[in-house]
Amino acid sequence: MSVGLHGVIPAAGIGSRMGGSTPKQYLNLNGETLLEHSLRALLAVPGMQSVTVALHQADRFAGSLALLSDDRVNTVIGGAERADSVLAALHAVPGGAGDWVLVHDAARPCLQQADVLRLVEHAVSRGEGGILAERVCDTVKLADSSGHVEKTLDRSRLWRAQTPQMFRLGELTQALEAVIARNLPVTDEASAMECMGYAVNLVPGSASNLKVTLPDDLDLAAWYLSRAEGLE
Ligand SMILES: Nc1ccn([C@@H]2O[C@H](COP(=O)(O)OP(=O)(O)OP(=O)(O)O)[C@@H](O)[C@H]2O)c(=O)n1
Ligand SMILES: C[C@](O)(CO)[C@H](O)COP(=O)(O)O
Repeated sequence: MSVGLHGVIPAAGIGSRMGGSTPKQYLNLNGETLLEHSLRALLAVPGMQSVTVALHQADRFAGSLALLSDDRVNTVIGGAERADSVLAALHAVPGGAGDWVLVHDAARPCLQQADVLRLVEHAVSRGEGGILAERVCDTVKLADSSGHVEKTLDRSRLWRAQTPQMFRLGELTQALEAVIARNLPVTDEASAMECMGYAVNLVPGSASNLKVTLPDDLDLAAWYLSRAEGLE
């Protein structure tokens, strides 16, 4: 790859929806933590020069993860919101403004290399950022304030955003700085890029690239990981 390729992993959350005393990124799935699975997936991408991991300021688990000592990995302290953590990591990425950065949730441990490579090829060939995403298969309803259906949305145009989300380092950094400065609530990097008027490509991802959010997600993620290991 002629320009640099870097990773960012937001791993500074507390996993409140998961519950329990251990932040979900440190829960064990098939012998490794969610964070290790996600980090290993990014480090395996050809041409990946660095991965910057945002950790909670009170994190007491990272010191036990040998993979964080990989010479391409550095860590920063994250922030109150995901966007703050991603921005803190972006400021520490050892790359130039024109380099590409892939932001991937620590909470998505089942990322497949074929999906990442599809995203990288798509972005580099078009020179435009993009995200892995999955078409919506269910019928989606927009609720009103009383919990009734306000509208049924046209699902043919609906996608569920995943990660990695891949953009130019300089453009993403400036976009996140702008939305945070304006107190605009963004839940992914693409939202910030959209606010700045950038085109964001939707690249088909796999259903297995789920975000582990609730307790029931753990068994499904473990099954996906076992299936992927069985295919290797
Ligand atoms: N201030 C935050 C909040 C979240 N994250 C990270 O962003 C990813 C996706 O966020 P989410 O699934 O919401 O994780 P949590 O915020 O930990 O979960 P919850 O909302 O249930 O507390 C996770 O890897 C999480 O560690 C982060 O780095 N910094
Ligand atoms: C980035 C993301 O995974 C795309 O679906 C999602 O927005 C993260 O949301 P969370 O509330 O921080 O888990």
